[in-house]
Amino acid sequence: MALYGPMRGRLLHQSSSWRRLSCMECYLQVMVGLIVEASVPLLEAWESMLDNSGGSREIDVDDYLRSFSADVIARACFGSDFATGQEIFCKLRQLQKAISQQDTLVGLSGLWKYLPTKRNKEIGELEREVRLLILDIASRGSSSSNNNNKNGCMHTTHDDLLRSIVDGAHQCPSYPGTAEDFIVDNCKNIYFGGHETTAVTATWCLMLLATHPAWQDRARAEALEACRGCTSIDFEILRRLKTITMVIQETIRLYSPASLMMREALTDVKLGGLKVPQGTIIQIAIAVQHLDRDVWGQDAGEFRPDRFANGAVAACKPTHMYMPFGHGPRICPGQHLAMVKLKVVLVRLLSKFAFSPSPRYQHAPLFRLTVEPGFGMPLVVTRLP
Ligand code: HEM
Repeated sequence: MALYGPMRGRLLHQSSSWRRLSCMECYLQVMVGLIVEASVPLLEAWESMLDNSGGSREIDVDDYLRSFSADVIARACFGSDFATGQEIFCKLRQLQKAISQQDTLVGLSGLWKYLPTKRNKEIGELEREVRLLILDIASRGSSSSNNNNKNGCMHTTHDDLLRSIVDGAHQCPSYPGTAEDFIVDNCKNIYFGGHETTAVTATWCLMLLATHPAWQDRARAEALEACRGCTSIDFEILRRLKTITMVIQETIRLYSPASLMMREALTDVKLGGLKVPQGTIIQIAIAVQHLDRDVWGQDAGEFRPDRFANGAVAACKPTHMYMPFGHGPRICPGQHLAMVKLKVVLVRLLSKFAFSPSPRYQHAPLFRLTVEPGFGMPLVVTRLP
């Protein structure tokens, strides 16, 4: 399965369709509208639940944030609404769970995954179903709407990534698989890269704000101030959100959704004093770097967003030890979209609701390809006056 592997995901850097979106600001501006739109069902669902419970109740926020995140990615990348993409997301989620429960020997021996164990059969079946669904959407997905904006920059609202993938499948001769493999692998990468990562980050953000009320108040004050007098959220408003940006940066330091980064040694190399033979897969433990006291200080394990007051570069030494989005030429191509998505959802939620911890919450971060709360994230949500 493709997931941030050394050979995968080149598409977003290479394809001409992605370059067409290189007017990043225009693209993100379009995305802001789309994300705001996708947040409406989330807000309406919580408002109606609170209406029926006197304005305050416990909500499993992680489930709702996952749906919201899937909706954004489905709209942005697959040109369909969540209902159409729902089946793919649901099966990919099952696949993610099945893979994370796989025997650890799978990681040690390439052959283990071919044994006909119950788990391997389940994974094989899910892989097949997901493949058929993705190829079906890909064969239908050409209904994008193109607009020329006031800067003369063409951006598209739907299907861009899907069309990039389909175009890229025929322009990537070095890919070690068929054109269909290329499409399926890259769609999976987008799903895990674009959906789970931001959903768990938003979830951890709310948990940290619920347990640090002073930061919640500061973040809310900023959200309300930034949006005062505005009828809608735009990219310029998001750019000004300093406190909320620091909260997100600190959250992805403490709970890095992508906790491992992988590289393959293409030739024999020396890393420091260590000889690394060609073909070795190197795993870089981002989550461990992010909690290293030698890098961050004795309070490395604490939630202290103001360590990012002067930006991510000044927050630690050596500076490259902060790498939530990876590093180098394969750095996450969705990082700006992720930040926009997180800022929009935090502004929307903090402007309407207050969050406090639930007695039902059990703190158990669990590595399931991303780092997610092992027993969900119940929070007490209260409607603001
Ligand atoms: C908080 C949110 C996110 C985090 C923490 C995150 C983190 C990462 C990391 C660590 C990598 C590996 C980079 C490397 O190897 O140097 C990566 C790759 C990738 N991400 Fe993200 N990501 C996020 C959101 C997104 C979004 C929203 C998308 C797209 C919609 C996305 C798409 C991808 C893709 C396609 C790759 C593979 C790039 C390649 O191999 O060339 N990610 N991400």
